[in-house]
Amino acid sequence: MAGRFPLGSGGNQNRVFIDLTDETELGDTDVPKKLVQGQLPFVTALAYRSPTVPLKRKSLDRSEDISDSSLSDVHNPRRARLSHAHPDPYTPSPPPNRKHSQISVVIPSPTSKQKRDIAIAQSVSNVNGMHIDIFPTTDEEERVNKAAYPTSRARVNRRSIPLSFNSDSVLNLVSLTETNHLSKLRHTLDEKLKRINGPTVTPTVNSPKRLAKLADNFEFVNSYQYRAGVELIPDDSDFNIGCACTSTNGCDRFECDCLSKEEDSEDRIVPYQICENNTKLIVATESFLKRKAIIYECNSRCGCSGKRCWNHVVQKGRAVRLEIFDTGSRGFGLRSPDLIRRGQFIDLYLGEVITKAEADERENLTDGSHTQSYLFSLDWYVKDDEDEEKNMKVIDGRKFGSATRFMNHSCNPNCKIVPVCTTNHADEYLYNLAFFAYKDISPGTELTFDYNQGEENTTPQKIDPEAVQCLCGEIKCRGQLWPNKRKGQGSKP
Ligand SMILES: C[S@@+](CC[C@H](N)C(=O)[O-])C[C@H]1O[C@@H](n2cnc3c(N)ncnc32)[C@H](O)[C@@H]1O
Repeated sequence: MAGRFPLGSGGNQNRVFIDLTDETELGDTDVPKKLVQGQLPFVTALAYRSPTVPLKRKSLDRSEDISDSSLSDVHNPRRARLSHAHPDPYTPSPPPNRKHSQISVVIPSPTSKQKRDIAIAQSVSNVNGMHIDIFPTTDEEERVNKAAYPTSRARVNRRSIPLSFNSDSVLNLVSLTETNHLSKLRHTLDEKLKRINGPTVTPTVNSPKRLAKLADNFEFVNSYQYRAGVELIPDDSDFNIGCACTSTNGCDRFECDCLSKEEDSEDRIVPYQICENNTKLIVATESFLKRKAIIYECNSRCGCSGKRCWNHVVQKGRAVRLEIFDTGSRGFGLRSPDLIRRGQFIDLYLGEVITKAEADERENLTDGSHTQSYLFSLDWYVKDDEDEEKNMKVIDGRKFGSATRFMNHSCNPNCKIVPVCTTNHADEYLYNLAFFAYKDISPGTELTFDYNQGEENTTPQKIDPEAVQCLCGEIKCRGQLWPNKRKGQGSKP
């Protein structure tokens, strides 16, 4: 390394000064800049020492006193420097007119101990984890440290000098501040996660950038967040009905009025059963998971009591622990450290409840680019009719939501989203989006669902070149996330 002062300017014509001393202010020469940018090995910094150390002057070309103007170069912010500890491999050849050239070197006088230390420093090729002992120290420096001498005039705040090395080092101040920042982000995130009802939701995210995304830009919520323009039918509306079952007997599993009827008969659709492998667990039946139906759970208007009624599953809340993790190419993903049984309720998809118009506006703000989308339309009862669509509500999980907001798509998913009405049966345009396990899911397996539920076995005729490419990795992968020109998922299975 070496800083070179350009020759041929003013009184310093054809004279090069190489300063091995001093600790001038940051950024005033080439050398500190290189240091800051980490282009120089650390041993180079050994040359920058306190000007309080006595100096010895040497002229290499011929014995000559250094003129006052030359001496003043010691405090010239653009003066040259060279480290004797690490000669510059790029030092150019001497200029053609050598006769008038002179090179003066201003060096501190190294003690024999320093010489030994410098020799050791030169032999250190890997600076990471370098031990403090290899810094040359002198009695003078020690006295300065003890304030026996006045400190240097130009006070340098060493803490503000961002020394950086090519990899992590015990001496790396930048990584220390980063660590500090990271622990703050983790704390923010932990506080947010603590507010979630039910078993723990933990993040396993190491990348600072991704951690910041999670901690800063997202709020976990435990219920829908209603936004302007969304009209709700009150719970006590006459249209809100309950079943005639009694709390003494509990709900009749086949006769309960809350259950939907088959299309072509008076038979009720039975959504739940006791789990074969765990009698304490009520799960969605296998046949129900294969069909396209909505679940009406019993509510406050029902004659049965919540405690004895088997038709209270989703409204009891999440019973499995969840983990948000980094999938790499697909962003965050979701998994559980628990075994999840087929048909088991996992969690709700939550977010802001907005009108269709608002959802369109929000989607337009993304410039139509197929970036990440968190919009979910409650279009179960909505026919393809403009008036009907006006009533439609959309759940936006971008800024507010539950952990299921991190569930990725798979063309061969292990979860299914089911519309479930838990409280108000009267409002056709408002219900829950509940995730159920399609199959037994072993702990640690990524939880996925089909973003185009209902189109599971289809192959797109033409893959939209602008669509988000599907990276699920399944053999029968359909290649893209959204059907052409449609990004907000609907809940119509
Ligand atoms: C509801 S979010 C899922 C969570 C998301 N990975 C995150 O980091 O926030 C949907 C977005 O995740 C990404 N994604 C989900 N499944 C994917 C897949 N199979 N292939 C590629 N990207 C996927 C897409 O960017 C999509 O818009």
